[in-house]
Amino acid sequence: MTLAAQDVSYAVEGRALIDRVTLELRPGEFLGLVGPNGSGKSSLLRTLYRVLKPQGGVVRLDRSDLWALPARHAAQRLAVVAQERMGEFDFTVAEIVMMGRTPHKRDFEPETDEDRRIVRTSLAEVGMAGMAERAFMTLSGGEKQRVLMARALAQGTDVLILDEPTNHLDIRYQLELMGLVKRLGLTTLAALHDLNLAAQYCDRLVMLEAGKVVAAGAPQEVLTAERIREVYGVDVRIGRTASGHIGLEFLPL
Ligand SMILES: Nc1ncnc2c1ncn2[C@@H]1O[C@H](COP(=O)(O)OP(=O)(O)OP(=O)(O)O)[C@@H](O)[C@H]1O
Repeated sequence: MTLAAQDVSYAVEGRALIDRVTLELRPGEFLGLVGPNGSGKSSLLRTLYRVLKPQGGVVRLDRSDLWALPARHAAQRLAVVAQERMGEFDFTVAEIVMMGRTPHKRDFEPETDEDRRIVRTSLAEVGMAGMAERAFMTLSGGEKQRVLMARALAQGTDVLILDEPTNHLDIRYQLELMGLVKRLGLTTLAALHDLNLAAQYCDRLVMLEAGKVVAAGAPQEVLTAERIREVYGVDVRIGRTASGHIGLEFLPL
């Protein structure tokens, strides 16, 4: 076990956004969180990266209660690429990625050659090596997304949480990012909208509907035509791709 939610609930004004969700990330797996708009994916992820404190249940990082750990300890183990942006940053790309090193440093400890090397390799991993001195504010949405991924990599954690990481990315960078996550072999939980991409890259999927887990398992177990009709209200034909994954063809409404 690495990161796990057990019976996690969160409600606003009596309405459950997350309703007794239990899931467990196995070491080294790429777990995809799917579900329609408003099903609670981001809310659940927020309880797992310490933004939304669960009102019920517990989140564990290994054996510890994640919410009882000092923030710095949690950040040494768990990195996030979130949907929420802290406004626009007036920093260079390299400065943003260097922020990923903060949990590993004492207050005001200067950056080292090793930190700079990690920043360079993290930027290279996401295809942004030539952009280190650019102002973050001037980047496109997809470039920003890749820089935030580089910051998460620079954090050097063994657990990654990604909220719609392929948002803003063109098809090439969607494939690169999913391939990178797979190649790194970190324990990763990602909220994903593209069910074909999820089926192609994820080891397992968890599907949410109205804050509840309605299915969990291998992509072909979770993504059945019947369930997609029930949960998304969409008809789909499911076949096999040449590479052996399931492929979904959605039918017009
Ligand atoms: N702070 C809040 N107060 C009230 N309702 C909220 C709050 N945060 C989220 N919600 C509601 O909770 C539900 C779940 O939202 P959430 O963003 O977690 O879903 P999601 O599955 O990530 O959706 P999407 O796919 O559209 O990003 C939505 O109906 C949303 O409007």
